[in-house]
Amino acid sequence: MHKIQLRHIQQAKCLVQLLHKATMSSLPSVFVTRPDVDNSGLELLRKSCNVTSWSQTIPVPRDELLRQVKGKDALYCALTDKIDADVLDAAGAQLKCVATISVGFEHIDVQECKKRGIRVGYTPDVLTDATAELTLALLLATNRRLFEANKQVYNGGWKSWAPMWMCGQGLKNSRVGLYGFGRIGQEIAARILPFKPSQITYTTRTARPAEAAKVNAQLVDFDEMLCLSDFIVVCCSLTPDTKEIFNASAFKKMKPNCIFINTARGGVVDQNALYDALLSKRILAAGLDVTTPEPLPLDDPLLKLENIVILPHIGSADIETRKEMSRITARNILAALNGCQMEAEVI
Ligand SMILES: O=C(O)[C@H](O)CO
Repeated sequence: MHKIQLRHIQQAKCLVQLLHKATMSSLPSVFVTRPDVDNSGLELLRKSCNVTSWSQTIPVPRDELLRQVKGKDALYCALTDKIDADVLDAAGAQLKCVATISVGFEHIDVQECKKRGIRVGYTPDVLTDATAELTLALLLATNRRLFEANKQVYNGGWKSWAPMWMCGQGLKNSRVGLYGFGRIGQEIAARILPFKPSQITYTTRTARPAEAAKVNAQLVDFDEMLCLSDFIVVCCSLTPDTKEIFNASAFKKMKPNCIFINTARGGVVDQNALYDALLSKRILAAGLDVTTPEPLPLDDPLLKLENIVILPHIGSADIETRKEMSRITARNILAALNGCQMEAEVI
């Protein structure tokens, strides 16, 4: 090939590279703190943003988060990341949006974000069914002692069928109290109904008569729920009002056959008080999908109890749900970057 032609081709290549570089550098930049299922949300972001992501399954270490967020226009985070003023400072004044792949957002200092004009996105609704389903699974595993019974099959404890062996407490004719009656609480109630409880009650700040009528639930105050329920299911969000609301005094009011289920947040429970209540058989059993801290240390006293089922915060862990959570998180970011309405914004 002629020398001049070659030079022209090289110049053209260089120009394309330069243009590409220029376009890339003008794209908004996003830091993603968690890998997602099949890159569902990340693929969406990559179409119009420069995406940097933490690719390990363990949470991004704090110093790495502070380093990576610098200069970014948006942050895609999870409930394992504490997003406070230090992170926002480290990011810089150009940060426009923090979007979490969760319905809970207590890990984000929303006030601080608002003060700085940073929009906050989250993922309600999409995980309601998955979380309600898991709550039922946990409730049934706890009341019918599934894990305890399953162990006996392997450890020689299964000697023969016996009338009273491994008996649990059925939901039928029981009184179920829901603490919290938002989307998830209502779906839990709908799933409990076919088990024929004698009554479903709910305790919230605001009565929801129309929603309650659909599942035949009655509004009761906190004390009444504590004193009369055979099952208490916690499905509220963690706020200063609900922090450790299930404390020693609350457990003292419960019936000795009460089964306590929590798929909301570990922080609503005083865990030492729960431990005492279970050890002393003040209440019958507990099923937890959430604890403080997470993960629960292997030497935590709760792990020594027989009358508890503990799961590692898997309420929303179904594949399609998690993929859609990631896509919503991505769409929230794209909307915020384009100055549009977010699919779900914390306001
Ligand atoms: O807040 C949430 O989204 C759940 O706890 C985890 O999916």
